[in-house]
Amino acid sequence: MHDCPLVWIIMGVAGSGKTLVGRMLAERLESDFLEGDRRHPLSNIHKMSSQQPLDDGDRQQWLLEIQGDMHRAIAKNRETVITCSALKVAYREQLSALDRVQLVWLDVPKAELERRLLRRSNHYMKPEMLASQFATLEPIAPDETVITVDGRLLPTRIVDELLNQATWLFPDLEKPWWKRAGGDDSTNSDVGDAVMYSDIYGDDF
Ligand SMILES: Nc1ncnc2c1ncn2[C@@H]1O[C@H](COP(=O)(O)OP(=O)(O)OP(=O)(O)O)[C@@H](O)[C@H]1O
Ligand SMILES: O=C(O)[C@H](O)[C@@H](O)[C@H](O)[C@H](O)CO
Repeated sequence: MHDCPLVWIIMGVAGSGKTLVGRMLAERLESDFLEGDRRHPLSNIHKMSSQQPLDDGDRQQWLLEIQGDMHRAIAKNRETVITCSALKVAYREQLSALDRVQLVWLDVPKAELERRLLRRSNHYMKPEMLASQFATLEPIAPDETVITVDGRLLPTRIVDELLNQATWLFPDLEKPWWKRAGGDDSTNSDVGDAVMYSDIYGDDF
């Protein structure tokens, strides 16, 4: 049995609910949340806004940035939920190279994604990009250690379902992350990095 996950990667094509579900999961776990799309270089955002799909090269720097976030979360021993489309097997392998990472796939059919993206008006990722997202997508293979959830459910049900599957795999998840094995202050390097009041104001403050 592996250790409990410390980093959760919420994956899926555009509109599958990564941001909504990721935020809700982080609230439920009382963990940190990171929107992976914030790590795209501006050139990628420009490309997607002008309805050109990203290629492997475009995604590489972005994946490295996300890997950096994952390394920091694990080094600081802080549970963190991160969103990332991770459409290809090679990207998922890259993201799951570290221990204590659990990938979660939000499975949503194309017709439902089209409905969602048509309703979403204030986003650079337009419904016309869905065809290229599906052209890039390599479906989850049976040998990938990914938790798959039906992303058509109500968002709260998706989080319930995800946590049910995960708790079956990792019973320690019943406890909050800071009470799980490895979550005590003695292993928390964050403590060593912390700026103390005395560093700023002196010992007499
Ligand atoms: N389970 C759900 N049921 C119904 N609507 C949903 C569900 N999950 C997300 N939505 C809606 O679908 C839209 C897309 O959701 P969200 O932005 O979370 O997806 P995303 O995967 O992060 O998209 P992107 O990758 O394009 O940023 C939003 O309007 C959101 O409110
Ligand atoms: O891999 C990709 O093609 C991209 O990551 C997209 O999935 C976007 O980041 C996201 O969907 C923004 O809406």
